[in-house]
Amino acid sequence: MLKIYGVYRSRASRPLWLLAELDLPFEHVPVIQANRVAHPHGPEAPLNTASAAYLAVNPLGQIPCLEEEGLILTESLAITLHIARTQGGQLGPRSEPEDALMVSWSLFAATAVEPPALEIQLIQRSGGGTSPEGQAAIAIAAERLRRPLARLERHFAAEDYLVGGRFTVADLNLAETLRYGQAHPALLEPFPAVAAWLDRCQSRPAFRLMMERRAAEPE
Ligand SMILES: N[C@@H](CCC(=O)N[C@@H](CS)C(=O)NCC(=O)O)C(=O)O
Repeated sequence: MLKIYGVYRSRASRPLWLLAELDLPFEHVPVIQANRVAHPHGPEAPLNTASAAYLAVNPLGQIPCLEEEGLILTESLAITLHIARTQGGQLGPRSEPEDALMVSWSLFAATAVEPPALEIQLIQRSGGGTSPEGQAAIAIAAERLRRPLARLERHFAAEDYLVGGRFTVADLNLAETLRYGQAHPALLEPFPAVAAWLDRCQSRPAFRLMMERRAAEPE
């Protein structure tokens, strides 16, 4: 059976959201980030990214990780693309061009969107958003997102979703990277079509279920 390693409060949210969309059976191993554990090597420590048992599965020591019939796959977006291709139904590609577009949008999410969006979330989480330095750093990250968001705004002014006129793994991958940027509510104000698309994605029952399970985990 397909196995996913990683707590909901991590990039494992991406495959876990997709699996909820598809209602697929899987085994969940809630490996937690070592930096969230007081003594990651202590005898009482939960299974974490520095545990020898986890490093034997993923020597990189990061979550998420998928294990399926001898295949070990890391990189959250590669995991979701793999699940979508093999068991994704309408959420996966229906043709080679669709597959190419889903990979392209996922790489766009990982390279153009995730780094500045994550920067915003990290600053806000550390409480830095109220200091002048923090606000300046957020403004720089928001500026780095301006061109990718403008590109998306043009797309969503004409289309409801990224590929094939339907919600797919490409939307899920992009939505979960852009979610970090929502820590700065003004970010999407100049991009109403992007905001409406993100709302469509986040209104889905499977997203809400994933977020409920995430909220149920200790902070
Ligand atoms: N590019 C990777 C990043 C994975 C990653 O950084 N995971 C974090 C949690 S979201 C992690 O494992 N941190 C704990 C650690 O590095 O020990 C992906 O998308 O899967």
